Amino acid sequence: MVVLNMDGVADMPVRDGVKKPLVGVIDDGTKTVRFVIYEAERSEELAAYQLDKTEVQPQEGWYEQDPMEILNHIRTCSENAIGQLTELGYSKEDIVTLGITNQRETTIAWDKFTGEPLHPAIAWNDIRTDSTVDAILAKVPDRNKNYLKSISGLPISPYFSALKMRWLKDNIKAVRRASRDKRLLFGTVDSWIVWNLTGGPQGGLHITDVTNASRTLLMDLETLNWDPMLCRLFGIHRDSLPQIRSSSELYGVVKDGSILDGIRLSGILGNQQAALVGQNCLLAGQAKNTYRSGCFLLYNTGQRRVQSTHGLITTVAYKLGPDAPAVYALEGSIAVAGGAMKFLRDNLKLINDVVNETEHIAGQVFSTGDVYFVPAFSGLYAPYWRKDARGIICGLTAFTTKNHIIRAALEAVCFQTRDILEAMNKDCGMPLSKLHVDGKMSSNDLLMQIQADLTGIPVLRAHSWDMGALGAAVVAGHCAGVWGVERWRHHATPADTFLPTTTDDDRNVRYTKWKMAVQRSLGWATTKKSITMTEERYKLLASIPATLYIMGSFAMLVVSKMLKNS
Ligand SMILES: Nc1ncnc2c1ncn2[C@@H]1O[C@H](COP(=O)(O)OP(=O)(O)O)[C@@H](O)[C@H]1O
Ligand SMILES: O=P(O)(O)OC[C@H](O)CO
Repeated sequence: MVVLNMDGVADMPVRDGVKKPLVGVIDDGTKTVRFVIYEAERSEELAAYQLDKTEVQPQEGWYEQDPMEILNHIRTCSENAIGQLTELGYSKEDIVTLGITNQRETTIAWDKFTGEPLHPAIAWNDIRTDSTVDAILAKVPDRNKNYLKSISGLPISPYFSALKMRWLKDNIKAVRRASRDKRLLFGTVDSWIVWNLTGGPQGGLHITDVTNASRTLLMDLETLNWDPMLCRLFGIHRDSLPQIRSSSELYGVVKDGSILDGIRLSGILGNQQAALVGQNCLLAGQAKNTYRSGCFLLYNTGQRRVQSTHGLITTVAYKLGPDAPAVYALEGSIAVAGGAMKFLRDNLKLINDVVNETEHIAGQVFSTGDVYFVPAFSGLYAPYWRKDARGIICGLTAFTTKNHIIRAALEAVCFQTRDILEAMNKDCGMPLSKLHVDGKMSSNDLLMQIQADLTGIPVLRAHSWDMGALGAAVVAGHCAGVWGVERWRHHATPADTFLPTTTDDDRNVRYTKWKMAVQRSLGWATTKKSITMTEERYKLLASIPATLYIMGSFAMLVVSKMLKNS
C-alpha cells in the first residue's frame, strides 16, 4: 500500500502503511554470514544480505574459518541490508535492537589487548582432537563416552568446544603465551562478535549466552555456570572464558564505528536453538528439524532436563531473561545432511548443481534399488557418537546408476532423522506426532516426502527456510519490548504439509536395512595422531605432558566422582 504524506506526495512503501520498529539479526552460519532485518512481530524478512565464507580445510578432517572474515562480512552485510531500508521507507534509526545467532561449538582464541585472533577458528565439525578424546576415554571407567553427561549433557566428542580449547593450548605457542600472560580470551563465535561489536580491546564485553555455553562441555546444565571441575579437567582457566548470560537481555550497545554503531544488543541464541524459537516450538513436546550442511533435531522438554539414555544431547533451548527459568531441549545432531549433496557435486561430480538437479535426478527412479549411503565422512554423531565410522555406499549392483546413489544420499538424511526420532521417542516416552522442518535443504520436495514416508508422521515445512534468524529476532525483540514471546507463542507459522504414503511394514523393512548399513560403516577409521602444519605443532603434538595433564585430571575426576557417590 502506498501512503500519501501531508503534501500529497507518495511516501516510500512502508508495509500496510504503518511503520513498525525493526529488529536486526547477525546470522553467522558455517558457510555464510547474513544480516537480516525484520519488522517487529512479523515473520517475513524485510531486508537481508548474505556473503559466503571462505572454506579452509588444511588437511583431512580439519575445518577452519577466518575470524576477521566473519567481522568483515558482518560489516558488509549490515551495510547492504540497511541500504535496502531506504527504498522501503525505513532508515537505520528504525532498528531498535539487534540479535545474534550463530553456528555453535566453533571456537576462537584471541588476545585481550590487541584483539588479534591467535589461530583460525576451529569449526564445530573439525575432528583434529580425535586423539585427545582417545587419551581421555582411556582413563574413564569402561571408556564411557557419557561420563560427563550428567553435568554437561554432552558426550566426550571432538564436536564440543572444550576439546578445541585444549588443543589450542597444547599446540599453539601464541595461545599458551597469551594464557601465561593473562591475555587469553576464548569464545564461541557469538562471544567473538559481541566482544568486537562492543569495543574490542577498549572494553568489549566478553560474554556468551546459555545456549552457546551449553555446547562447550564446560557448563553445568543445572547451575548454568562454568563447572570448576570440568574447567580443571580440560585445563581452561575461568578468566579466559566469557561470562554466561541469558539469551534475551540488554547486553550493551554497539561501539565499533560501523553502521550498527549505537544500536542495542539484546538477544543471543545458538542457531539451532534459534530455529526452535523461530519455528514457535515453545511448548514442551514440540520439535523441529533443520536441514542444512548438517541436520539438527531439537525437542523442547520445558524446564525438565531430560537425560537421554539413547544417545541424544541435553542442551539449553533458551532463557528469556536473567530471572527467567531456563528451558531445555533434547537434541539429535547429524553431522552430514546437505553436506552429502556437496560431496556428490564436488567430489564424485555426479551433479553440477545441488539445488536444481538433486530432486530431479533422484526423482527419475522410484527407489534406490536397495542402495544405502551412510555419509559418515568424519564419524557419526547422534545417536551413535562413533568417531571411528566412515562413509560407505553399499548394495551396488550392475544396474545401479547415479540416480540411485543420489536418491540414497537423500534417504540417508531421512534415515538419520529417523534414528534421532526413535531415540527421542524412547527418551520422552511419547512419540512425536508431527515434525516441523526448515533449513535450505528442506526446499527439496522429494526429500520432504521421503522424510514423511520413512518416519510415518506428517512433515510441516516452514515457508521461510531461515527460522534461526527469525528466532534471534524474537528473543532480541522480546527484551526490547517490541516482540512479545507470549503473543509469538500463538502465532501460526505457515507451512506446507507432507503426509506419509507408506505402510509401517514398508518403512520398517527399509529402516532395518539402513541399520545394517550403519553397522557396516562402524570401526573403519583408526585414530590418527593429529598431524600438524608447523614444526612447532609437530613437536607439541608428540609431547607427552599435555596428554598426561588431561589423564591426571581425569584420574582426579574419577576419584572425586567415586567420593561423591560413596
Ligand atoms: N534443493 C536441495 N536439495 C538438496 N540439497 C540441498 C538443496 N538446497 C540446499 N541443499 C544443501 O543444503 C545445504 C544448505 O546449507 P546452508 O543453508 O547454506 O547452510 P550451512 O551454513 O549449514 O552450509 C548445502 O549443503 C546444500 O548442498
Ligand atoms: O552449519 P550451520 O550453520 O547450520 O550450524 C551448525 C551448528 O550450529 C553446529 O552445531
